[in-house]
Amino acid sequence: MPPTSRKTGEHASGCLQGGVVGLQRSFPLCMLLPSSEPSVLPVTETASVEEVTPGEGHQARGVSSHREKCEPKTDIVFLKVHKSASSTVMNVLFRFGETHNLTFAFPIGGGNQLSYPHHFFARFVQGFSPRSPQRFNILCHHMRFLQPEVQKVVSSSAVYFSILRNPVQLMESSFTYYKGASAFSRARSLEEFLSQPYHYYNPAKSDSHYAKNLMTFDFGFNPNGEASAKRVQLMLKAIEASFDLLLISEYFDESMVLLKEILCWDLDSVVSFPLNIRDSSTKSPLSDTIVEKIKDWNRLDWEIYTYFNRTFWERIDRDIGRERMQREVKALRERQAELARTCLQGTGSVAPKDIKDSSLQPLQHGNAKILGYNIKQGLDKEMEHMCRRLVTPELQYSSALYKKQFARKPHQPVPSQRGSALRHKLEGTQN
Ligand SMILES: Nc1ncnc2c1ncn2[C@@H]1O[C@H](COP(=O)(O)OS(=O)(=O)O)[C@@H](OP(=O)(O)O)[C@H]1O
Repeated sequence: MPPTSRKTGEHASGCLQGGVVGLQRSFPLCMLLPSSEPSVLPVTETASVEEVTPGEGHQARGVSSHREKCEPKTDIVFLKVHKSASSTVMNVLFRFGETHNLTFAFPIGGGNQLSYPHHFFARFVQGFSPRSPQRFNILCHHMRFLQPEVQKVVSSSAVYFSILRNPVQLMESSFTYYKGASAFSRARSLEEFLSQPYHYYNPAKSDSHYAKNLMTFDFGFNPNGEASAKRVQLMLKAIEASFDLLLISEYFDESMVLLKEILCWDLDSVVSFPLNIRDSSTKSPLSDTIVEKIKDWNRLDWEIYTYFNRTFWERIDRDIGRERMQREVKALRERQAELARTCLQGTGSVAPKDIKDSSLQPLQHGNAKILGYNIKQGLDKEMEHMCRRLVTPELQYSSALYKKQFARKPHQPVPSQRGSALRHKLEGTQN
């Protein structure tokens, strides 16, 4: 069943309500219908894809398959699963949040992770207080998911989504990026690790999750649990109960089209350049035998991935259709190519040593060589800002947004055109 299977009953309003195993929140999900929550963004008449011209406009507009009114969603939880293109998705959320003056649930002190690898607690969020709980628009930093705590910092109508990656490529990426982790540091290669994993892997170590079922771990489950049919079913149902949408990094562009559909955003809001990508010199080819060993070793991740890969396409068939999806993906790619021509020096990503602006230097980690971008010289101010944001690595962007959100500006009036709910949230965080 698709990720929306928790929609087990239909309301008089036409909304479908959830209710399955492990359900931690229960509210109608009418994602393409107007929300009852006040919003900063205007209710927009949605357009068909034929009206989405590549290169058109930079404002958020609702674009949906249905000629219905839909309101851009501004309350979002993104589970940033490791090594799954999550930094690229985070950049999309950062840009949308910045453009629309939304608040982020930042890690305390402006760190980069919400006390990962511990399960998430609301108290890890800067500005959260149990005595005067406040809600943030977007929660998207690395965390180990725990929904009852997440619910304390976001609106009950928040859209929950995440992104998954084939565990084979994910582990190959993780092995290189987390080469310093205890399980990997003594193994000369992934082959060597997989030849006798328990020689290297000790589940009791605090960083062992990087080496086995990393997605399962990030979703909050035990990565060392037995992969029995019953356990797998419970896990899949629990994920379905909590998440509105599971994206697939192998189909990144299709994922972005689906995302903007669910969030009622326009195409320009989901454009991106791939971030946190490795130079091919630090990628290892994998033999068929190794591929099978990785699948076996990460059985729980494999079950999650194969299940939600299937439901991803079922969702596309149900909500968008393959033909429209193809047209939208084409439009998205054209827009991204146009942005690359406008923004970037050269044709794309460059090695870290060739990045001229040090503020655009991505974090280098483990044995991975992480690529970055150079922006064209001579762009006008507005364009330069837009291009810079597209290629600003996660740590620098997060830190800039944190400073903005928590800047002491006692005399700065909150713009009157913002919705009152949003104004309240912003006032609460600017302390
Ligand atoms: N748009 C797009 N499409 C497909 N794949 C993409 C995309 N953007 C980033 N990537 C790949 O995602 C890997 C980095 O994942 P994360 O950003 O989640 O890593 S991290 O956990 O935040 O460090 C990293 O994988 P590896 O290169 O294999 O390491 C990136 O290449």
